[in-house]
Amino acid sequence: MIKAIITDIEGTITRISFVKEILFPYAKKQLPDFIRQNQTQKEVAIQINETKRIMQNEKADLEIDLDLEAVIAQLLQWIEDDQKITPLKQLQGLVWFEGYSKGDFTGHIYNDAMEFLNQVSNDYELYVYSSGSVKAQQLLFQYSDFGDIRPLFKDYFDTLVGGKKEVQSYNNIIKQINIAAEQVLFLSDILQELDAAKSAGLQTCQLLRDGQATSDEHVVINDFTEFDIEDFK
Ligand SMILES: CSCCC(=O)C(=O)COP(=O)(O)O
Ligand SMILES: [Mg+2]
Repeated sequence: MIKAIITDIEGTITRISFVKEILFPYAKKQLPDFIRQNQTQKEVAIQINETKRIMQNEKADLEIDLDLEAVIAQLLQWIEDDQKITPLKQLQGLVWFEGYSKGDFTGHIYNDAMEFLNQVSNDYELYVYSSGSVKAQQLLFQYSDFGDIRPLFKDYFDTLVGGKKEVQSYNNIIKQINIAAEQVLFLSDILQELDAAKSAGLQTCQLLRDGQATSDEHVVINDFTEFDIEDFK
């Protein structure tokens, strides 16, 4: 019997184009000056150092110039390539705060997803697991199209527990929420994330909103109007 539901954000409850056409371009535009101006702030300095560490590991055999502008160039390239790399995701969360709080945009939530979240939050513990940082997740929910929906969620997880395509990440979440894996349902649009969750023993449901790759290993729905809790053991 399902006791908890963990939802992905982009492609599952939020439109992919909101992330790719609004959030990412905003971060791309604002990130360089944000980093230059806040490089000594603790939260920012940690992510700059982490970016340098990854750059050094990736290019161990090359002499690379790791000044601040090289770090910024790397972060912009990661945005371009939609890399889910922790220091980038943490910095994006800090940058998006300004856009949300100034009212430049609100967090997109599908109507059917909003109805679903309202319904299931009465009967199940609701969690979030996204590649967006916990800060970015909470901003999207605080400034959502439906107002502040943060109270619906019990807790939030990001790539600090591990990447979403890795089985160990789901083991880590299960350990933290202290509910048996088979009693937890994971929702996502991405097949490899669902495969990893299933390998960790979670039940799975794929949202096929944008023609993603799919398989018959998971329950598949086009939107939450097709969701039926009876489909899960
Ligand atoms: C939730 S913050 C914006 C989305 C984002 O940066 C991202 O990488 C979304 O990935 P997801 O794991 O939610 O598909
Ligand atoms: Mg997704």
